[in-house]
Amino acid sequence: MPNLSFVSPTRNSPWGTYLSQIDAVEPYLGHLARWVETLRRPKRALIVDIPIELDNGTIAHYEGYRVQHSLTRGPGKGGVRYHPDVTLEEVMALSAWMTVKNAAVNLPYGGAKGGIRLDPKTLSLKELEKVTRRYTSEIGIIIGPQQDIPAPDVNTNGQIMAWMMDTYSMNVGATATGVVTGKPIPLGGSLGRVAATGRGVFVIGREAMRRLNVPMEGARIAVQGFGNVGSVAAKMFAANGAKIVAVQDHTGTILNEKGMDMADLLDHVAKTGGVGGFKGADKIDNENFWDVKTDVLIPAALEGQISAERAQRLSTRIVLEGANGPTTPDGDAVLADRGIIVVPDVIANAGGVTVSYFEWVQDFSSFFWTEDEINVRLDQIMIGAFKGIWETSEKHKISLRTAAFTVACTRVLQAREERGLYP
Ligand SMILES: NC(=O)C1=CN([C@@H]2O[C@H](COP(=O)(O)OP(=O)(O)OC[C@H]3O[C@@H](n4cnc5c(N)ncnc54)[C@H](O)[C@@H]3O)[C@@H](O)[C@H]2O)C=CC1
Ligand SMILES: O=C(O)CCC(=O)C(=O)O
Repeated sequence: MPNLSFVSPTRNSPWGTYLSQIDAVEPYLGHLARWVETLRRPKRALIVDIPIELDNGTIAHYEGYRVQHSLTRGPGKGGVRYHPDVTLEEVMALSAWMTVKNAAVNLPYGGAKGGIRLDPKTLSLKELEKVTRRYTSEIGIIIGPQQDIPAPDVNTNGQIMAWMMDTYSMNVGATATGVVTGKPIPLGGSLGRVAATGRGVFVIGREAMRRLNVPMEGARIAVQGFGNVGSVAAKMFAANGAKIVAVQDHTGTILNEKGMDMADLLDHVAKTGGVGGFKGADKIDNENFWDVKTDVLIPAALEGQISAERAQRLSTRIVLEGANGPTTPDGDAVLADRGIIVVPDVIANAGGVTVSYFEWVQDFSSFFWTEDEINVRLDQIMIGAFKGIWETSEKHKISLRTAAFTVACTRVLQAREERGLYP
C-alpha cells in the first residue's frame, strides 16, 4: 500500500481511499494511463511550525500543512481545515480530491488543501488570529492569486479568510484580494459563497433523485454534520418538500419521523453551538443514526464515516456525499453490492469551489455580480457536469465515482501530456 516514503496509509485511510479510487479509474484512461502515476504523488507538500504566544504567556507550537497535489491545469485551489486530527496524510488526500473536483466541474485550477492540527475551541479569538496570521506567513512562499488560493473548510470561515488576506497583503506590500476566497463581502467576497456548497449538494441531489425516480415531496433525508455544508443542504431539501428526519453533529444525534422545522433547528444551533438538546426532535444514540430509514443520506462532516459495517446497515436509496471522502473503499464496495447509489463528493460538494472561482474572477476584474447571477451560473455548471458524469457512468457501466474520476482525470492527464515534462 505505501507508495511514498513520508506517509503510511492503510486501505481505508484518506490517502489509501484516494489511491484505491485512482486504481479504479486507471482502466478507463486509455492511452493517458501512462501518466497516471502523476496522480499518485502530490507535486509539493509544505510542513510548517507555527509558534504563538498564548494569552497566559506560554509559547505553543502547532503543526500546519499546505499540499499542492497538482498545478497542471492552473493554480492550486482548496480550503484550509482547523481540526485536532489533521495530518499530512489527510491533507494530501484532501488536496488530491480538489484536483479531481476542480477538473470534474472544469475549473481552471489544480488542487491544493491546507490544515493546522489544533482544536479551535480551545483558543481565544486573539490566539486564533495569531495562529492564522503566522500560518499564512509561513505558507506565503507558495500561495498567491496566481499560485494557490486557499478558502474555508472545516472550522474556518470568512473571518479567518480576512486575516489570511490581510497578512498576505501586508507581506507583499499591496492589497491582494485574490489570494483567498470565501472572504467577507466588503473585502472582495462573493455573494452566494457561504451557501454555495450546500446549495450544490441540494442541486446535485435533486438531479440524482429525478434520474432515479425518487420523489422530492416527502423524501426522508438524514444529515451528518450541520455546519456550513450540512445545514444549508438540509434547509434547501426541506424548503423543496423533503423531510429532515435525522441530524447528527459533534453534540449528538436527533430524530423526528415527521421531519424537523429547519428554522427552529438553525436557531437552536446558532444559540447553543450544536443540534444536541433540540426540543423539536428526540435524542437517539449516535450509532443508531446509520440505521434510520431514509431516501437520501447526506454525510457532511468528516472522512471515513461509512465503513463496510455501517454500509451493511444503511437503509437508503442514495448516499449524497457532502463531506470529502466520507465513504471508505470497503464501504463503497458494500454499497455497490447492495445497489445503493453513491453520488460522489467530487461532484456533490463542488458548488463551494465553483463560487470560489467566481469570487476569484470578480476580484481580478473588480466587477461584482448579483446573487442571482451567481446562483444561475452555479446551477448551470453543476447540472452540466453531473449530466456528463451520469452519461459516462452509463456508457462504461461504472459507478458515478469512477465516472467522475474518468471525466476529471482525463482532463488532468490530457493537460499533463500536452504540457510535456521538460523545463
Ligand atoms: N465549507 C465548504 O465550502 C466545503 C466543505 N466541504 C466538506 O464538507 C464537510 C463539512 O465541512 P463544513 O460544513 O465546511 O464544516 P463546518 O466546520 O462548518 O461543520 C462541520 C460539521 O461537522 C460536525 N462534526 C464534526 N465532527 C463530527 C463527528 N465526529 N460526528 C458528527 N458530526 C461531526 C460538526 O458538529 C459540524 O456540524 C467537510 O468534509 C469539508 O471538507 C466540501 C466542500 C466545500
Ligand atoms: O472554495 C474552495 O476553494 C475550496 C473548497 C474546499 O475546500 C472543498 O471543496 O473541499
